[in-house]
Parts: sequence; C-alpha cells; structure tokens
Amino acid sequence: MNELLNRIIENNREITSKGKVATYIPALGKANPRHLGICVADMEGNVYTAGEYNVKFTLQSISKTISLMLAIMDNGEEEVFKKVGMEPTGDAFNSIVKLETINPSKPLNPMINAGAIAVASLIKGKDGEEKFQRLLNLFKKITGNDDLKVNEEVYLSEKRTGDRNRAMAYFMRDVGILEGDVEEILDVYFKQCSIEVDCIDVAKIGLFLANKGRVPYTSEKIVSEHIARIVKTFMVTCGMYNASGEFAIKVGIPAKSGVGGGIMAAVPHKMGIGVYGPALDEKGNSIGGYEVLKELSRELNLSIF
Ligand SMILES: NC(=O)CC[C@H](N)C(=O)O
Repeated sequence: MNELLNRIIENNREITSKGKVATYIPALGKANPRHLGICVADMEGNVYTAGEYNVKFTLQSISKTISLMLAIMDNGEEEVFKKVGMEPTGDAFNSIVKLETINPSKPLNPMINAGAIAVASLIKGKDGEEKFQRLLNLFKKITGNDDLKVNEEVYLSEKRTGDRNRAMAYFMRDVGILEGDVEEILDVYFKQCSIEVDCIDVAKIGLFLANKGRVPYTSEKIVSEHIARIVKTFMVTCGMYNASGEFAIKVGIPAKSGVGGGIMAAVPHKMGIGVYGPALDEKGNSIGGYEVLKELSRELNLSIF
C-alpha cells in the first residue's frame, strides 16, 4: 500500500502547477503549491502515508461535517433542518445569491458557507468560546489527537477579511435564520475553519465516518449511525461544492474538501483518507488531491456506486 500511495503521489505532482493556492484568506497564501500528501487509515488500525502527509494545514470547509454532526446531536434533525436545507447548489461555496431569492429563505445546505454559519449558530454553549471548545473536543476524540488547536494566524486573517461571510450572517439574522450575536457566531465558524491538522488527522475523521460514527480503535460510539449517514450523504451530494456531481462519477467516494487544500474521504466499512495539496482548481478543490483520489479509487475499486 505504501508503494501504491507513493506512486500515485508522484504521478499527480505535476498537475499541482495548474492550480492556485487560495489567497482571499491572506494567511493561506503562504502554503507551498507543490505539496501533495496522503494518509490512508483502515479499519484494522493500519496507517499508510506518502508525500507531504505531515505538513500542517487548516481544516476549512472539512470542519463543516463535524459541526453539522454536533448541531444535530444538540438539537435534533428537525430543528437543524428548519434553518438549513438539504439540496446541492450549482453555485460557489461562498455564493450569496440564493439566500435572498429562495423561498423560504434559508441556506441550501450545510456544506456551503452560509449553511455552515447557520449550523455553527446552533451548537450549544453559554458563549462562543464554550461552543467552539465543545466542537474542538469532538475533533480531538474523533482523531485521537489531543494536541489539535487553532492556527491563530489563519483565524485572525479570516476574521479580518471575512466580509462576505459577515454579510451573509447579518442577512441571515435579518430573515430570522440566525439568532443572537452575529460576531460571536462568526467567531465559532472562523475558528472551526482554522483548526490545524495533517493528513493523518483528516484520514481519522474519514475513518470514523466510514465506521458509522465509531472510533474503530476504541469502539467508542460517538454518534448514532443515522447521524453519521446524514453527514456522509451530504458529502456525496455537496462535499466538493459545485463539482460534487462530477466527483461522484469520477471518484465515487463520500468526500469533503476545504480551501486549505485538504480533502477528507470516507470509504464505508473500509477506510478513511486524508489528502493535502494546497493548489486549488477554479472551484476551490485541491487540484492534485482530486486526481490522487481518482487514481486511488480506480486502483482499489473504491467507488460506492
Ligand atoms: N471552502 C472553504 O473551505 C471555505 C472556508 C473558509 N473559511 C471560508 O469561509 O471561506
């Protein structure tokens, strides 16, 4: 397996030159666009790695999967889906346009920014800090990594420049989707996006979802199978933003990407995969990571369809 992963990384390194590192969050612009790494963690406890698997990056939109999980655990499915929809969108992850035109006005799904901000508002806690700590603790449990923390530079960089997210959040409060202190809600969201990880952490998140919401090594059941299934279904329909349909055909694995360059993938009953390559395609997905998953899926016949 290590040999296969090394080969796949080297086969796809060239394509990273065709992508661009995200710079709309200035601190993300410092990443090395040539980096490409992978970790596969399987059900038996084996961990395989290749390339720059241990370079640190921030979760960004990958965090939206676990924040959704926590919001459903806290409030139940019915309450959460009163505030956010279940439908994919053909628009960019940070698009604002449908918020006003759709009736009733609510974000289309929890994997786009507006939806994830609505979800962050539903996490329980006496203030933003407690809400975020509850979410961070859940990530620590799932990955088995107690050292997970926020990358302060990325967090402050996004907080300073996140006016589009801020605009969506204030609009959502106006139409009654968000309640309470908008800046505090945004702070939870900006921090969850800035949690720093490597490919191993991300593969463990995938493995946890692949194993229906249980951490395989400890067998601890963190969430019901039903909620784990909801999260994986969103990964299939919305996880790669407006490239999710094509990804389902070409790769066929539930996956969630982030603009930090990570992709988290969950192959049901088999393995979790964490990929990192900060050079992005025009839709905001890791250009090398996408190709790496495509080749791995083909080699090991991993498509769920
Ligand atoms: N697609 C992403 O990873 C987006 C997350 C990023 N923090 C943002 O809000 O723009």
